[in-house]
Amino acid sequence: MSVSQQSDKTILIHSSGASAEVYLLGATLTSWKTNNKEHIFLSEKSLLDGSKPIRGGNSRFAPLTSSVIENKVIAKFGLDPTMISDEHRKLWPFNFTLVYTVTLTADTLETKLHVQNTGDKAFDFNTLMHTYFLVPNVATVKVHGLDQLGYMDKVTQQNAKQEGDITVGGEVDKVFADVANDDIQVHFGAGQGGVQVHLDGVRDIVVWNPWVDKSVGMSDFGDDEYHRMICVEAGQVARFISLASGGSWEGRQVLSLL
Ligand SMILES: O=P(O)(O)OC[C@H]1O[C@@H](O)[C@H](O)[C@@H](O)[C@@H]1O
Repeated sequence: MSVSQQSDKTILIHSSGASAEVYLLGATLTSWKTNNKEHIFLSEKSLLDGSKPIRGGNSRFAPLTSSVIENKVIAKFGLDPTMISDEHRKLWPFNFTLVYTVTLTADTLETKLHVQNTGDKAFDFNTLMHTYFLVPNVATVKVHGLDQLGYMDKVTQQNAKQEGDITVGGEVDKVFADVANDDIQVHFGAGQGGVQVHLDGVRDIVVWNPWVDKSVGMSDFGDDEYHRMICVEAGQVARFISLASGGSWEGRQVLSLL
């Protein structure tokens, strides 16, 4: 069990063989493997050199602490105002600390955000963990746990109600607010397993697949890669989280295999 630090990324290794990799750029999780099987989609066109966000944030986080406790491998990453550009400081002039904790066990991966308002002014923020799952074929994927819930359809710009599981046969960009379910399952297709997203402290879910035209329009995403991914993103985006001076907020997701 170990956490090793390279110049641009942190690697977590569990005694079971499970592993995870987090780039400091945006504290972006780029790999989660169990039994040598990858579960995170990373575009072959992703730029990992800092010239562009890795489809995530564009600030470089600092590695904070790492530890191995019982069956868990834990790495923490931090961001504060001294680490963001003057340009971004002007847009968002508040004092805060953000600690992102990645915890790997033999069969789960937890990502947790802790935000503290360290300034004297209140601020509002949104957050979304954009998890890109690697899937064998998006045509057979079913996202379960959102049936009968209302969502904002960003493709049609209309509010709609989900009927049954979500399937993908075109561009999908659905924003579900205040999901009561703590668990959303992504089934890959008959006999192909899947992944469960457990929510704690976050209530909104975005399901996204760019399909053909959007894929072609993204320079850091291959034209055909939409077949092999689906984003199921946990966070708080429908409403702002308000933090008074001295206040703090925590939200996490736990991924496990089905
Ligand atoms: O490119 P990113 O930052 O990973 O975002 C991808 C998608 O993420 C989703 O959350 C949005 O609803 C989409 O509109 C967006 O395109």
